[in-house]
Amino acid sequence: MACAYDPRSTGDAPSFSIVNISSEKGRGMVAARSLKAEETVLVESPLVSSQFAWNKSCNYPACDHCLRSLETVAENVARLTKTNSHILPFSEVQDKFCCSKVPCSNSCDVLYCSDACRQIAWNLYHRLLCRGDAFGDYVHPSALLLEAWKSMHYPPETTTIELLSRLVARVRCCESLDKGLEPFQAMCSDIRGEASNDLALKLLGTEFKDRINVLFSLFSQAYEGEDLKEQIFTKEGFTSLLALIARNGQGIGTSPWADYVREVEKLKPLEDPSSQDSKNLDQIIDAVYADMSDKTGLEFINVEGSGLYEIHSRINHSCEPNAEVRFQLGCHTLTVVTLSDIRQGDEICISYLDECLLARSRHSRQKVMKDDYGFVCHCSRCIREKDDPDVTSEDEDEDEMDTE
Ligand SMILES: C[S@@+](CC[C@H](N)C(=O)[O-])C[C@H]1O[C@@H](n2cnc3c(N)ncnc32)[C@H](O)[C@@H]1O
Repeated sequence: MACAYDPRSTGDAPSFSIVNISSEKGRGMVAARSLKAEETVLVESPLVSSQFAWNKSCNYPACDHCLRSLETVAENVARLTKTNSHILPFSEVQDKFCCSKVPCSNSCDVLYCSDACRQIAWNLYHRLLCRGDAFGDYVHPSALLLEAWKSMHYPPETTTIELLSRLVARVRCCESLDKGLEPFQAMCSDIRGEASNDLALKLLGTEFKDRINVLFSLFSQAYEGEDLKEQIFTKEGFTSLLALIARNGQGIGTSPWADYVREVEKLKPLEDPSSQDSKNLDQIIDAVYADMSDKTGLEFINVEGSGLYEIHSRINHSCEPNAEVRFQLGCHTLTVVTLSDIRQGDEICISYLDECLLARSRHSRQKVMKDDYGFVCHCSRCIREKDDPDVTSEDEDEDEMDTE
């Protein structure tokens, strides 16, 4: 149930369409009308999403469906700074980020942030995955699969086998298997045969060469059935899905603390930003971040997971992106927001690379795209810079060291 942003409901003209861009890039997203900077182009819920396994077992409490944090802002700050000493102002802003803890009605151990999430999860996949009050049974094949996955994939986590468990359950819960399989097959139509094995190893690491067999065996024991024997429960079918979650899985991060900071920062200009209250607020925020950095590490402050998004998976990469993905609703709902004005008919691109890599030379960026993403980048910037001298990343590293 991908809920694409439907501009008809707001009265706006559609903001994008998916069209063939070029033989090198395949399909992509183009602006269906002129767009202003900071415009929301797409709001989409994932086909499947899941919290990362270690993130969950390290007690980052989250809604089992939408990954909204189940902590209050104060609880979140206390856990990550390991102290109750930070007194946060604006309690009314903190209250905005409080949510319920709704248990699964079949008595398993999962919690949701609302009755709506409980019901959606139940109808879409959880009714086939729920183990009821046998959740503590660690010899259950699905529990063995998850433990095996955790022993192979330590933090920083990039994907989770749970996405595949939910994918299979979601397909089976659909009115017909063909309809259920359709979006996933469309997403991995280009990852078949040897290519799927190569891609999975490239993305997950060559150490997964033997591990894929172990995971396939445990996955089959947990979920195999005659119905999906050919499409999913063959080594090739399983490997292409593994490559799919590694390649197309979009990272998701939620944090009541970050949401609170964003909201209180917006209040500042209403008051005088140079006032003592505003300065105090900055000091409180800085002190909390410093403490989180010391006690937990800033890279581990979020509830983290990943999801597969149908429309978002059609957006191509550019080394000069004109849009970006944001999780600004505190849950797994993704938004794509423009970074600059975009003319009607222009391609809307996001960056698959982080800021640091984007700052590198064409040669280095092309190498990362080829090695880590498996394609040659044909974005406007790479085309413009095609005559630039080749500078390897080692040269760039040396340059950086020379200037230190
Ligand atoms: C997430 S998909 C994007 C949608 C895809 N173009 C399609 O037709 O479905 C990523 C794939 O698109 C292609 N792609 C994305 N950005 C590209 C770029 N800048 N240059 C060349 N190919 C690109 C690559 O084949 C890549 O593996």
